[in-house]
Amino acid sequence: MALDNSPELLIQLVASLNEPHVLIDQSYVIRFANDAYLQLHNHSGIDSVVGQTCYAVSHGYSLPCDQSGESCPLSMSRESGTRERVVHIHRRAENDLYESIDLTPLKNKRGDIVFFLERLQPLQHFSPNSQREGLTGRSPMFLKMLDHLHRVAPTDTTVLIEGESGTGKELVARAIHDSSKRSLKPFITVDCTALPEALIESELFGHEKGAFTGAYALKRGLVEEADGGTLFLDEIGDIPIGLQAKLLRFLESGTYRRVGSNQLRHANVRLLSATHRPLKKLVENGEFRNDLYYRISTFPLSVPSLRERRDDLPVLITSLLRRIESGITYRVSDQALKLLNAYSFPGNIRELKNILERSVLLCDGKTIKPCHLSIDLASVSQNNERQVDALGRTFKPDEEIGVLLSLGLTKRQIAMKLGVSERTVYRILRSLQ
Ligand SMILES: Nc1ncnc2c1ncn2[C@@H]1O[C@H](COP(=O)(O)OP(=O)(O)OP(=O)(O)O)[C@@H](O)[C@H]1O
Repeated sequence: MALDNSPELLIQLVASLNEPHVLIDQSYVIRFANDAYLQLHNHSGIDSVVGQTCYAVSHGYSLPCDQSGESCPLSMSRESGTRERVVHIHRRAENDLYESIDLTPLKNKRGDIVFFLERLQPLQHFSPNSQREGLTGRSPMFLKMLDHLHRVAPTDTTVLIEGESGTGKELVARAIHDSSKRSLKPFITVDCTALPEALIESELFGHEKGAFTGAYALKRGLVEEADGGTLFLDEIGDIPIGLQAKLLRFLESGTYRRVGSNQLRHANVRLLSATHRPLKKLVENGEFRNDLYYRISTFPLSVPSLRERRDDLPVLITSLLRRIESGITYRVSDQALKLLNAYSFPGNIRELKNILERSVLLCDGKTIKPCHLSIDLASVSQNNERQVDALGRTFKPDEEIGVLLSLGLTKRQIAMKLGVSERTVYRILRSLQ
């Protein structure tokens, strides 16, 4: 039976699937949704969905996603003629949901696309709503990262998580483990920062009693503790070159020796590693082994800086404020949000968290205002490409004053913020006229 004339068989097939599926036509109109889909999205019945466009039902948009500032798997698939996958945030009555969309074009005998079959998979462990723990965000960069995370998590592939300090690399590693088939097994973190070679070796692989002075008892290594689960090497770029060969051998063969023992042992771990240093550069400088680099970076996952996901500031602020146990529900004033928006955040989300923690201590009411934010004004700019920390420049006081004035601060408040007298602020302003 030709697909274009009769989707009945197709509908029967979709109805029989256990996972949430919808059938969409060329004009974005939902032609069928199965029970799993209706249940997941709390739709009262099929009539509330069929005949409507996918972008209206999932997002409340009046135009397709790619005309509403998001990626649209349907137009991507129409263009490529193949299956497409993306992560979207879908609207639900009580709370929104991250969903991985897997869209397959269905073609007729002539090879023309007639329908699109969309499979939706809710991402467990994450929520786009401001929540008390875990990863959160709504920006396109963040959703792309989540899509990559979701693809690699169920496999045993080694992942190299790259990103500036404080971007959430450890949370990403944890999320990969939690979303993997090893989630019920241990997740062991090893912080490789500035530890001497002998110490990391005995931490990783353990030691026998008497192996070295001070080794009073046998010690099991972290690879042994991670057996069956995930080993996360944080700041892998700091692993001393001498130990890199042993690590590589372990990754290739799954075998290792405790310090002071000849016995070959075996551990089955999935390796995740993170770095804020450019590992490729370290390889070029001879500080990191080339072969180890390729072994650990099968799947590089880049975590965006806060500057690259400024749209996420509101949801991150609400989320981080909820994590501060104060018993008070704080809000951030529009002016304070503007100031935060103009800041470069060299320390990323960790710095945002610290700023908010301090602001809560300084704030006597429930509204966080610019005067409660202790941030480095030299790094504040409305033009994000001109940040001190990224480019090593400092801003002139007149530029800073301009920014602060536009944020609604009085001249007195500006003087206090900049640590200059009010007269100086007036003098600079006069010189600008
Ligand atoms: N997407 C996010 N949503 C909410 N909180 C986040 C997010 N990303 C990071 N955080 C918070 O920011 C802080 C820093 O995160 P984390 O330690 O994972 O960063 P990191 O990149 O591993 O830092 P470093 O490179 O210094 O080790 C943590 O308190 C974490 O809870």
